[in-house]
Amino acid sequence: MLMKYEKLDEAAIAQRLLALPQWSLAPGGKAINRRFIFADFAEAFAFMTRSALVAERLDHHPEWSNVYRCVDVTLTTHSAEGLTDLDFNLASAMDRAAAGRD
Ligand SMILES: C[C@H](O)[C@H](O)[C@H]1CNC2=NC(N)=NC(=O)C2=N1
Repeated sequence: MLMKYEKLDEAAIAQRLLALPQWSLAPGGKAINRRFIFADFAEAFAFMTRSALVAERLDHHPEWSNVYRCVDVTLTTHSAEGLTDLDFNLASAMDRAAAGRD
């Protein structure tokens, strides 16, 4: 089956991470993580709402948790069992969704 988004190799992942300095590669190299910290719970939840709309548009969804003003995000492509451009596209969009608020 032709896959639109192919699993990225180590070099491609390293290259994409250069543009996303606040994201880290998870141990094992199959996911990226970022912690977003906002002024308060309302800002954190507003960010999650904006991100949820982007995730639906991309049909690509974060693994995340929220405690008070902190949102921990993990991105991976389950169908590829690793990282694809979808993860980096969603990471960029989440950075934009948080810009000026985190
Ligand atoms: C059917 C639907 O397109 C798939 O389940 C999508 C939905 N969102 C997804 N999100 C993520 N992060 N990985 C996936 O493989 C994935 N698959």
